[in-house]
Amino acid sequence: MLLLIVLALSLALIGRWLYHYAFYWQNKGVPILQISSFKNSWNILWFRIPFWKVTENIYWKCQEKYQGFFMMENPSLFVKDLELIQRILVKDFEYFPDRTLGRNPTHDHLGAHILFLTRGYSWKYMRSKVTHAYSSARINLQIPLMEEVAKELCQYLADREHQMIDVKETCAKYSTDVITTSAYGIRGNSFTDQKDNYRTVTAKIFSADLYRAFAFNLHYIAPYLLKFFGLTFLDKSVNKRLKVTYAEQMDMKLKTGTNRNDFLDFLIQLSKKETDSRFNTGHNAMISQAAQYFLAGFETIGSTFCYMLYELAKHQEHQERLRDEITSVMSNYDNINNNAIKEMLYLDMVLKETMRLYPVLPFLDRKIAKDYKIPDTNIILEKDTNVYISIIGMHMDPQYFPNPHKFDPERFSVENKANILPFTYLPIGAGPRICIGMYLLAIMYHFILKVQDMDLQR
Ligand code: HEM
Repeated sequence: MLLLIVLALSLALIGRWLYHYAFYWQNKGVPILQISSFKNSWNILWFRIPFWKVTENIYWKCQEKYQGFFMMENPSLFVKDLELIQRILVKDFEYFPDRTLGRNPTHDHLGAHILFLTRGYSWKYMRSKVTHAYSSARINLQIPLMEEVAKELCQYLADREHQMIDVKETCAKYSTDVITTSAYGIRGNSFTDQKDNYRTVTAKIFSADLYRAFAFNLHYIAPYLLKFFGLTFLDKSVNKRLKVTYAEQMDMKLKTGTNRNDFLDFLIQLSKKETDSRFNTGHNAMISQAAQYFLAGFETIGSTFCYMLYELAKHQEHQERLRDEITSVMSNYDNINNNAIKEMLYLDMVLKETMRLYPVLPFLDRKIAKDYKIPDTNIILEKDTNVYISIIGMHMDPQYFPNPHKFDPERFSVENKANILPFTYLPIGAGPRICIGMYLLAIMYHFILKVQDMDLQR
């Protein structure tokens, strides 16, 4: 008898669960997106299909303004409507303040405080504290540091004249060293053969081995399992190395009073003014902010550059026009500076077009913080629903960018860019959670000046 009751109860529970999944969106009047969320989640989890491909595919499957599906057990909404996108990212931000990624504070002290992952008040507090470190005024102070790395790059290229070089790896070495000096005030030594150079660290950050794929993607797909598996956002050896680097450099700076205008110097100044205990120099939150700077800066700059050089190598006409512009602007200046960069309009167009074709993040995601009624409808999106916006989908949509696969910097000329519809071009996101490192992109300009004398060939 007891067995029968247990069986009946189990069947009832399973039935309720299936009903919930099958009719959740239908009951709300939201069209359903017919994708196998389990198959997609499984493929993403093991890096079988890259995230960008999945989000581009879903973009083309979605035929309505928005459609509902499940990401594992989470109700999720895929949004294409530009008006709603604007509301989610900017106007109604208070309902959509966080990303969907989870954290594992029990096992991952460093990852848990990274700005990209933090939520609610912690995010607001931390973002307001560190924003100035990413401002153009502070980044400009770092130009001499970047100059040193640029010299090493030039020497590296000069030593390999007329040889084939691996551009991807060269860009990664360059961005690693720029970001190491800019974050921690030390040399990354990636252009040398030194065993412990910082390229060995950055190589591990986004390595595609199965374990890392699983750990990284679980933050998106099933964050509640992170604690169970003891997983961290970054590779554990990377966490360790960044903690040691932080401790050694902080110690040295506090003892000697050295100031190189790097990110750690900013943190020291901040902690002197700060009475809040969350900002004392040994705290995990501080270590994480430095790690965040290092991690976010290296991959974004390195990969965007690599793609830009690839497109320039394929399109000699753009390459020549860019080289002419740089030579002409620099004939009026002794050194690279912000004014010179502002005059390089074509360089700006080339970069923008590169970020359209190859956005670093292929999608934006937000988690709903409190029930939200979609304006002019009766649809209520419940707290904790996931929302996804495909950046790559919109960038590749011919209704927004005609002939989308063509590399065409003219799309961003002064006359043409006015025709780009708001919220169709989102390489750095939008709203209060927009990329904080925009001014660091100036580093990129610096780099291209150094490669202007090279003839890029495919
Ligand atoms: C080509 C260069 C870059 C691109 C395309 C890029 C793109 C993005 C995107 C799409 C987001 C999400 C925005 C959103 O959710 O609305 C983001 C966030 C972020 N980026 Fe970047 N990024 C770049 C460079 C950098 C650099 C150089 C840094 C710092 C060193 C940086 C630090 C961050 C941080 C901390 C966030 C999280 C901000 C927050 O949640 O408050 N990024 N970035």
